[in-house]
Amino acid sequence: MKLVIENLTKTYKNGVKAIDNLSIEIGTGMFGLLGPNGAGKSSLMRTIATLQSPDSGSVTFGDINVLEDNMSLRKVLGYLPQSFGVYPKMSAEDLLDYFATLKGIANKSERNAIVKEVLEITNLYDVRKKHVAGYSGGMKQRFGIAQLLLNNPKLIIVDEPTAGLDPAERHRFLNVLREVGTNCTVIFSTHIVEDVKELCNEMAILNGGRILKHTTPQEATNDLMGRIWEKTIGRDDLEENEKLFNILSSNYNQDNSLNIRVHSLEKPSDDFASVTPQLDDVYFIALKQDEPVLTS
Ligand SMILES: Nc1ncnc2c1ncn2[C@@H]1O[C@H](COP(=O)(O)OP(=O)(O)OP(=O)(O)O)[C@@H](O)[C@H]1O
Repeated sequence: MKLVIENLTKTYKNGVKAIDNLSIEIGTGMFGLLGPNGAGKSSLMRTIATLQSPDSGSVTFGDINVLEDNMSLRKVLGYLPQSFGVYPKMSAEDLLDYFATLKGIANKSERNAIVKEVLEITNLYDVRKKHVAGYSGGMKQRFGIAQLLLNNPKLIIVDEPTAGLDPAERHRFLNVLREVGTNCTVIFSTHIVEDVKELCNEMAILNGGRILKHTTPQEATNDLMGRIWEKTIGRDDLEENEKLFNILSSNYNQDNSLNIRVHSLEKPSDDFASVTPQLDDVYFIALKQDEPVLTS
């Protein structure tokens, strides 16, 4: 089912316009919403999840008018907020059984079956008897996915789920999400470019409440072929190079020299070498082009 957002705007009481006349269509599969802190990712997700109302605009999911019919959307929605709050001292199994009851699954054997299924999908079956309060960060996030799967959602929204996870836990989490996302619409927000690269078939870069780019990771990097250049400079030469070239990123080498990556249609100077574009380059270019142009 397709999620269609048209001319959505949200201004908070303090005057911050967190979503600015945003329009986008999102189809089935894993959709990555990439943007820096404060870009408006959570605001957009909370609005789609019917937890807050926008000033104007429309949101539809299939034939559901999301803003006018919150309840119909909630029946097919699985939402994992940025922080899930405090967990009681209950085992994962008991807590999921409780959530399943709240979600209206009255029949005990039906509940047992779905609880077992979501524990298996999220690789928590072996630790189902342990208290969720004692779970590691990654296990808690996977538990968050388990709870949202209880009502077999068609639209899944997860808000920065990998923030703070160690690399092994992050991989485990992404694998679970990949499996879950095969036959529904998953919107996944992150400020980690690598998450999107590993997981998503489609993506958007968000900043200032606006979509800067809507693309696929493959297409975005292909478009930059022959336009990303690298050279090594001394660490004291960065400022001078910044004046000459459109530097996207710089990384220290072990000998304290710097590799700079530059975006240019042509070879910037003889000492640059052409390199394979990465998704980071796409992200930095989009954000750079969004910077206000200073005139003096
Ligand atoms: N409840 C609120 N009241 C007032 N301003 C808010 C509120 N929530 C968010 N904002 C502001 O709206 C803008 C967008 O915030 P939002 O949390 O949606 O961004 P984000 O991309 O999710 O960022 P982060 O990665 O930091 O969570 C920011 O300037 C933020 O300070």
